[in-house]
Amino acid sequence: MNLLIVGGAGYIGSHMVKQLSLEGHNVVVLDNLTSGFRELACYGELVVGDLADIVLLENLFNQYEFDGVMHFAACSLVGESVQHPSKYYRNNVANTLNLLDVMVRHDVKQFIFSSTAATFGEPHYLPIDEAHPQQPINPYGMSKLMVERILSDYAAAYGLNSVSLRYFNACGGDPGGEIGECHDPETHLIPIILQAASGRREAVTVFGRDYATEDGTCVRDYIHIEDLCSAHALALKALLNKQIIGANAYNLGNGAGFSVQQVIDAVRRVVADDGRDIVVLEGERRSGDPATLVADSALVRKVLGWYPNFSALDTIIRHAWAWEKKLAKLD
Ligand SMILES: NC(=O)c1ccc[n+]([C@@H]2O[C@H](COP(=O)([O-])OP(=O)(O)OC[C@H]3O[C@@H](n4cnc5c(N)ncnc54)[C@H](O)[C@@H]3O)[C@@H](O)[C@H]2O)c1
Ligand SMILES: O=c1ccn([C@@H]2O[C@H](COP(=O)(O)OP(=O)(O)O[C@H]3O[C@H](CO)[C@H](O)[C@H](O)[C@H]3O)[C@@H](O)[C@H]2O)c(=O)[nH]1
Repeated sequence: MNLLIVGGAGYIGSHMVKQLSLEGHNVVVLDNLTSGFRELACYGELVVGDLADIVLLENLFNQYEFDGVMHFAACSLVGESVQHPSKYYRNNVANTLNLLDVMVRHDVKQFIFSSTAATFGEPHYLPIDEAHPQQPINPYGMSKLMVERILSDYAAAYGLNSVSLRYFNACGGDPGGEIGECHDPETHLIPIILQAASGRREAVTVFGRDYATEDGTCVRDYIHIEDLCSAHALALKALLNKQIIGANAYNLGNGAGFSVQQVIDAVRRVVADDGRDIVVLEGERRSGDPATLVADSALVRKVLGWYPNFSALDTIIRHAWAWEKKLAKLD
């Protein structure tokens, strides 16, 4: 198949591109490299360009007969979205519209979208299933919810079939160690703790120990990037063989919650032989952090037959550690 992967030089997109390329698909990556890296785009054909460039999009769709599109490109820093909502609505909504409209014009009908747990806002109950109210509390979450709504309207009006996957906490890296998580600045917990273990960072700060959780630190649902990517592959297959049509949205997590302290303890276990002592500092709560976010992924399991192969936290961390050692040149 000919597939367009937008944002394929980023963390999640690059793992998807590798998985699809190894399965034998012909993959074109469109990425403006604002938060992605040329080095991560080591599979497929990389086109450096921006979703804002409609002429470029038209040319790409004229050049290739795409069977489907996966859209990972976005700005995704929650705090920044509160400071600069314009940037978020422009890139995450307006630029996505450019892509959807060119797809409609070229009659490409299969679309997979990176949505987020942030579309739910503060949880009303746990675990969070698809029936949970979607009330985002920041422009990042709202921008993703707006695209979900647009996809419903595009399904009804233009027959565009889509799957929005609402990721909880994506983490881990390629089990082969070739690629892994890279963000600058890095804000995610696991790579930050690992950087403290490799010496690329002095310490990790725990953002609050006074939450209503067992040990007082926030609980999250950490899903291995390979499992996340396999859900995309299944979703694409289901769209292509018309097993599902219209606009669909599924929550995607491991279904188990781990606290910040449990993650730190797990990293200490994994790096015991070759990491430094991890210095842990105590900090204030980070604004907008719910105490607990855990997904109910029963629907995606039922509809797509998806199941996680790498659900153990230590495995997730082992793969991320292999990548961090590479970045820190410890190997
Ligand atoms: N990482 C997570 O835990 C997580 C959780 C929920 C949802 N998501 C969503 O998943 C997607 C991928 O996340 P990630 O962590 O891989 O992010 P990332 O920043 O590593 O990747 C995004 C990629 O999109 C590219 N990009 C951004 N705007 C573009 C544009 N206008 N034109 C072309 N390319 C553009 C960037 O250069 C980058 O390579 C995002 O949409 C994000 O909102 C991520
Ligand atoms: O240095 C750090 C970094 C994080 N944390 C804590 O660790 C947990 C996980 O934080 P991350 O930043 O790794 O992940 P989030 O749960 O905040 O964010 C994830 O979920 C969001 C939805 O709520 C968005 O989708 C976002 O893109 C995705 O990474 C949070 O409780 C956070 O407070 C720390 O204590 N110290």
